[in-house]
Amino acid sequence: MTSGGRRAVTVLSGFLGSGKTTLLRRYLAGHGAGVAVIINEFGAIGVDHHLVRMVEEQSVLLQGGCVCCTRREDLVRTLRDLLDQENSGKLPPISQVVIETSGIADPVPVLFTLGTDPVLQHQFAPAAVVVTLDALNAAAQIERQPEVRKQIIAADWVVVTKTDLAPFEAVSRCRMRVRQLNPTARITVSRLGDGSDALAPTRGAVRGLPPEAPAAPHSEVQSTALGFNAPLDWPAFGVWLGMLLQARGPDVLRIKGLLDIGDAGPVVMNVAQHVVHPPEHLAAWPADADGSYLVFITRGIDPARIADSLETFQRAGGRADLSVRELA
Ligand SMILES: Nc1nc2c(ncn2[C@@H]2O[C@H](COP(=O)(O)OP(=O)(O)OP(=O)(O)O)[C@@H](O)[C@H]2O)c(=O)[nH]1
Repeated sequence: MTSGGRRAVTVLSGFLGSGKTTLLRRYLAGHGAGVAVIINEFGAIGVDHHLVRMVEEQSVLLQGGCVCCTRREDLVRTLRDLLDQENSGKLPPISQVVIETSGIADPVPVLFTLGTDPVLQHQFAPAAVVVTLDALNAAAQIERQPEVRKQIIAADWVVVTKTDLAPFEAVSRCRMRVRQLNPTARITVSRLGDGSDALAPTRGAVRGLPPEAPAAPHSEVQSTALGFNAPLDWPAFGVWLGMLLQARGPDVLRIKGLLDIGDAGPVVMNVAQHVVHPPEHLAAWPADADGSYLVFITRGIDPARIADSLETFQRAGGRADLSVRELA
């Protein structure tokens, strides 16, 4: 469960054969109770677990929407069915749902579905997108498979698998390439399913600033972390975010962070492409949080302009003393 009482949803993605099921099996062996698992039917290897649901991917592209505005009807049905069964006592209480996508699926429609369904958005909260990446094949897959690049960009946590088989240099190259595509993702190296704690619903996505260095100089994608000297004006922030997404939506790949808006606890922000998840208001600051911040992963947008325009909006919204700075 998240602090807001919703069931945490972890999306497990990764190319065909990259080790999703191996990681999931290892996780369930240690954390099985209360974890429901949804797996795409096609090609999935069974996981021995009483809360597993197999689904056939059924996507509906919403009118006028781009690919990430696709509603996964299969997930809506399956998640609502899980809730019904839990409520009627046919299933034990569910604390977490892990959705293992098919190897070529884009994780963003899963997040879109969770954030836009009127029932699901109150019952489930996205915790993290975890992506497995096969160290042996990563270079070629990243080069040739757009799905793999999309998965890495959407990831909060990349688990580099098969490191027992791949030479050390291949693992290093793999980490570097992930860093270029997604400077804020956490990276874990794994062999035979270890590192499965990446699936734990600890809100690893937004708890703190990423532990590793950001943006390599020639990265096509840029990341910037912004810090603030004072609480933000929440309505002004909403207007600014709406305008940013309206103007540059396709180039805003990810926004995540914890915002001080003057309440006792912060607001958790989570935007995947232009899918804005309902902000979660926490009752208190997490013990390991280090102040208010926002991380932006963007393509072709000057980070200084993001900071300037946000500061201008905040000042216009009544926060005359607010300053926005880029964190190192
Ligand atoms: N040596 C080694 N083998 C691994 C590792 N991770 C996964 N494998 C093997 O790789 C193969 C594919 O792993 P799966 O866990 O089924 O991969 P998947 O991503 O679930 O595959 P699909 O569902 O087909 O997309 C299996 O034979 C695993 O045993 C690893 O870290 N080391």
